[in-house]
Amino acid sequence: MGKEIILSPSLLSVDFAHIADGIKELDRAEVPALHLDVMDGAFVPNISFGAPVIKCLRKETNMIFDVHLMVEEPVRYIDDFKKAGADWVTVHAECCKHLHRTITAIKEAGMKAGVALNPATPVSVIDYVLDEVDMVLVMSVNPGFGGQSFIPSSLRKIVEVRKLIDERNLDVRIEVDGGVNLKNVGEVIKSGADVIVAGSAVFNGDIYENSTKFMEKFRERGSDGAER
Ligand SMILES: O=C(CO)[C@@H](O)[C@H](O)COP(=O)(O)O
Ligand SMILES: [Co+2]
Repeated sequence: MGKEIILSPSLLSVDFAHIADGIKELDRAEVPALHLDVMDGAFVPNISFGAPVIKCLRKETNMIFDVHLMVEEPVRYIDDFKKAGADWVTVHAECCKHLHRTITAIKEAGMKAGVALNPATPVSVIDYVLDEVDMVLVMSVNPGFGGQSFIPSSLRKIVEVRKLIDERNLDVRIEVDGGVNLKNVGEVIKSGADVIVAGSAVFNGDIYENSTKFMEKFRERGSDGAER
């Protein structure tokens, strides 16, 4: 029996003039996690928000704070995100000169550590750190923006990561991020993902209704053969 599937809506697609209202809707729907995309304008073309904003949001909800750092050399900011209230911190393998050291620093700070892979990055890059991480984030779009289309080859990558995790009998989650919607989420779960990020698919429209539909789909997953 697989793990419970977690919905982690990406706040990047919220109406930033009404962030607290958006978070209230997610809480009302009992969404377990909130995906927070931190972008530095260097690794990715976009600039979003950082630890000071996350610290303010921490007062609004008890949801798991799932922080996705799209930042060069993120090891410089681990303590800032810990102090801001992050629970999970995911760094890009492409951003770390010393990936193992960065993962160790996240765990020593008392947070769960994730490693993210861009669509063009092979799974082999994480071979020697897989035993150290709590989560692998498979990017299913090129990072930087919400609202992009899911890249189909990501499914093959999810299957590959799942195989490695299961072969080694590891307790590692697979998060999938980018272009996930109610139509393709079944396939994403079937491939082996157990943390689902959805930005535009949750925040474009009725936030409560959209997130509830995702979570209902997760509960039904046994009936479509997607349960692992
Ligand atoms: O990390 C990123 C983009 O870089 C994501 O978290 C997106 O913000 C997800 O948004 P959708 O693709 O679901 O609209
Ligand atoms: Co993200």
